[in-house]
Amino acid sequence: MVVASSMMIRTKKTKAVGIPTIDLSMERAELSKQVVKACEEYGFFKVVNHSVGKEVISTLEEQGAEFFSKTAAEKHRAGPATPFGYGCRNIGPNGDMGDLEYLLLHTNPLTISDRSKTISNDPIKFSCAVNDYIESTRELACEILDLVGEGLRLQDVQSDSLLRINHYPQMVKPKSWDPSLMKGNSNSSIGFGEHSDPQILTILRSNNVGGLQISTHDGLWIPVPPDSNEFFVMVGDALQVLTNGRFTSVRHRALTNPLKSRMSMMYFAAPPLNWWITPLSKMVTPHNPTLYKPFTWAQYKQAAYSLRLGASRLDLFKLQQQQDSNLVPPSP
Ligand SMILES: C=C1C[C@]23C[C@@]1(O)CC[C@H]2[C@@]12CC[C@H](O)[C@@](C)(C(=O)O1)[C@H]2[C@@H]3C(=O)O
Ligand SMILES: O=C(O)CCC(=O)C(=O)O
Ligand SMILES: [Fe+2]
Repeated sequence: MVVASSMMIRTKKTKAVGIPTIDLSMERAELSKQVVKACEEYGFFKVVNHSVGKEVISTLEEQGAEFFSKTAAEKHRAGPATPFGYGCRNIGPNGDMGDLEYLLLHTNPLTISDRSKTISNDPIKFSCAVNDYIESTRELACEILDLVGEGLRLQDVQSDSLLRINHYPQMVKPKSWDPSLMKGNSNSSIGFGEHSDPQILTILRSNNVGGLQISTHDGLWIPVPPDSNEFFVMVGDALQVLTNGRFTSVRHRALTNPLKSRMSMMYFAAPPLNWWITPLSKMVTPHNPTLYKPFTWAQYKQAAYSLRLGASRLDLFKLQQQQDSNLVPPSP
């Protein structure tokens, strides 16, 4: 623990660890085993040999860069992000701040075409770039969910999936001081503070500038080496519940880079609002009783938006753990 001003700040150290990398072209049974293992051990992995086209990626990257290069007044026409649109430094409605700007979009094509009018001088080009990227990353998310278990396939139209494009301008001097940044990253500031994503899965890609870090179960930060050609997959809170805690959502954060600006794109795969989020029946046994109260995705979102970014919001939905194994009901 380090004392800064009058505030106690808990620090986590950084650790260099190999990120699990999964080759999607391998034989299916082995592939499925490796995906489940990575979800269990880290809640995070990189995929290579995916089927997302290079042009789909580069077109959205160009559209993003074009938008972020506009003047502040032009960009603010697409805001404020309450919750969708352009946001600058503020993250969510509860006072969280970071050294970044972003576009947060619902993936419904109608809302995208509407939003694009305030984002781009060529709204059709922008919405096509966004829709193509969403379609490809949704397919990738579905492929991964098929590998971890049946019954998780996301529906197209009613889903509450989101797309976010974050831009972290290069930051020479730290604006927010955090002792855990001092080691090896003394010039970085917090772009996006520590949190887990509430959704089922996140499919993340960035340009070749580092900054993303994931937290291990023993509380160390692992810097993720950037790879603009590949995607990173993160387990979200909803998948933690669906697997009855077998997978744990990964806590992560993004630091700014003192020399280069970073752009990242996240597809957050979420179910429709009225879906019940409850452990899949095959994840619940007399010895592994259900850990969570049932809730709908809408209820979970409402809870998430009422809390700060770094909150452990799943705690609100945890059932009291049964301490005594005699309390486990006999199998039918
Ligand atoms: C502070 C907040 C921002 C957030 C909504 C929240 O109240 C808590 C969850 C945050 C998060 C993290 C992952 C995604 O970036 C995001 C879009 C989401 O679904 O949950 C953000 C929310 C946001 O920025 O609006
Ligand atoms: O920009 C990044 O690399 C991570 C951002 C993030 O975690 C988020 O938007 O939820
Ligand atoms: Fe995140």
